[in-house]
Amino acid sequence: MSSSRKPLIAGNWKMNLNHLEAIALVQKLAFALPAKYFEKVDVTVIPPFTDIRSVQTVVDGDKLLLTYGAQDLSAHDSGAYTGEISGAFLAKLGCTFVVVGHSERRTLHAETDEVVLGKTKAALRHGITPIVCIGEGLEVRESGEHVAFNVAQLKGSLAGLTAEEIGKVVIAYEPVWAIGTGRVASAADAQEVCAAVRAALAEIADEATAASVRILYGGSVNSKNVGDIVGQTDVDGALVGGASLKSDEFATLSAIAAGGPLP
Ligand SMILES: O=C(CO)COP(=O)(O)O
Repeated sequence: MSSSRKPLIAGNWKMNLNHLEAIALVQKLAFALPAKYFEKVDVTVIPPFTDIRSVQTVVDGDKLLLTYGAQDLSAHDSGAYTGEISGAFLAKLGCTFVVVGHSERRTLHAETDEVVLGKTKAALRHGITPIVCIGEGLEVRESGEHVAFNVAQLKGSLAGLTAEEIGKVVIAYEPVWAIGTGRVASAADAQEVCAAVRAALAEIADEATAASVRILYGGSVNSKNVGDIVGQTDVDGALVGGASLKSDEFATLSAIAAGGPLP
């Protein structure tokens, strides 16, 4: 983490919690996290689509300092795309972020870098910050090719974007072998790839842009390991799955990223 970049803790709920459970969790989370921490950390929740309107109502109604986003969006803005969700709809609902290219979508829905790029552009068109995910599988990690793999995935997912556009994205490095497995990458492993990502951003954009982009780590992050991970120079926060489904755990983890304990 560098002092020039505010850490971001994003809770990706995946396909968990209905809209009523979402309201309860957001209220508990906001209650647990003192307002002063939001000066030091951005905290966002990423619920399923069907929860977003309810989350918006709570956040707006109670003037909460946390933000929210979506887990995916269409590369298209409108039209005959049954089942897809437009970035325009997400913008209308006040989404700050949208996750793009999560490994579960790359794997289960065969999303290529080209598809991810289309979605990243759609998010930018609608003024939503894309959290562009990259990450290697176990075989790549064991072959020692993980840095090259992630840099290639990054370049493919951002191909042709201007430096200004790149300055508006968040990158999330999530090694697939660490997702939901309890097998967290070491802080040094996270730093190695995040530093390489930043160097690649400098190459495809410029140094100043690369220095400003937030790069998150994701994969079995919890309140016990988050301090070490966000303590790394090039790691600016975390994309959290399982540990974001419990308000106490997620509040504790967010407070640690802000540099302090819960009261
Ligand atoms: O995929 C993740 C967040 O997007 C990580 O999930 P876990 O924190 O459950 O490993």
